[in-house]
Amino acid sequence: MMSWEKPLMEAHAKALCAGGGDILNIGFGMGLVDTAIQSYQPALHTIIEAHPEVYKRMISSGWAEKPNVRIIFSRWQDALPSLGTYDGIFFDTYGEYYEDLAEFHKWLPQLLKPGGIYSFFNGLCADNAFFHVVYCQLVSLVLSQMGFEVQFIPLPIKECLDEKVWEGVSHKYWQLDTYFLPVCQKADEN
Ligand SMILES: C[S@@+](CC[C@H](N)C(=O)[O-])C[C@H]1O[C@@H](n2cnc3c(N)ncnc32)[C@H](O)[C@@H]1O
Repeated sequence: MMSWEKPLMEAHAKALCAGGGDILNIGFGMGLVDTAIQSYQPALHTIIEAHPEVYKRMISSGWAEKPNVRIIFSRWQDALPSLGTYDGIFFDTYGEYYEDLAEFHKWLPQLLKPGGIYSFFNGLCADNAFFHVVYCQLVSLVLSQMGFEVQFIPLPIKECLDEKVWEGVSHKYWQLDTYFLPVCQKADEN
């Protein structure tokens, strides 16, 4: 997670927290999205994080003491049986693969409340514009077939990404000028 991603995380949090309620975030990382989620004062803010060092940092920086925060120190795959239902869900376990994201999507219908919003960090093939579009379409198709209304909101990011950002970074994992922020809404039952 790099600093240019902070405004993207804030945009994700805004989309997720639009309806208030209970929010689930998977993957704490630098806590950028969680910090933004907290600014919307969700009723309950559940965070799943698997890495011991990241978990240690969450504890030492006081996340466990926040009254509306519940931390689950676990891989999301193992935490699934202990989860409830949520008004907003964010998934960002960058480092895992598309297959993991696709596996998580199978659980969404039981994790998301009717009318709830799901989003994920959209780094799908972000080093190749052609394959990025293909993957976005694939995800859109799969989630639409599950009854979600899927939108990708274009956010221009070219200006945040001059060459200096990548100095000392071995793999320039982002090559696109636009970030397509996924907003997936589960149909309301009414
Ligand atoms: C890119 S970071 C998330 C960044 C975060 N969105 C932010 O705003 O700072 C990915 C995080 O997911 C965690 N993670 C990776 N695989 C996981 C898994 N299977 N279950 C839970 N957490 C996982 C990593 O330890 C890491 O902290």
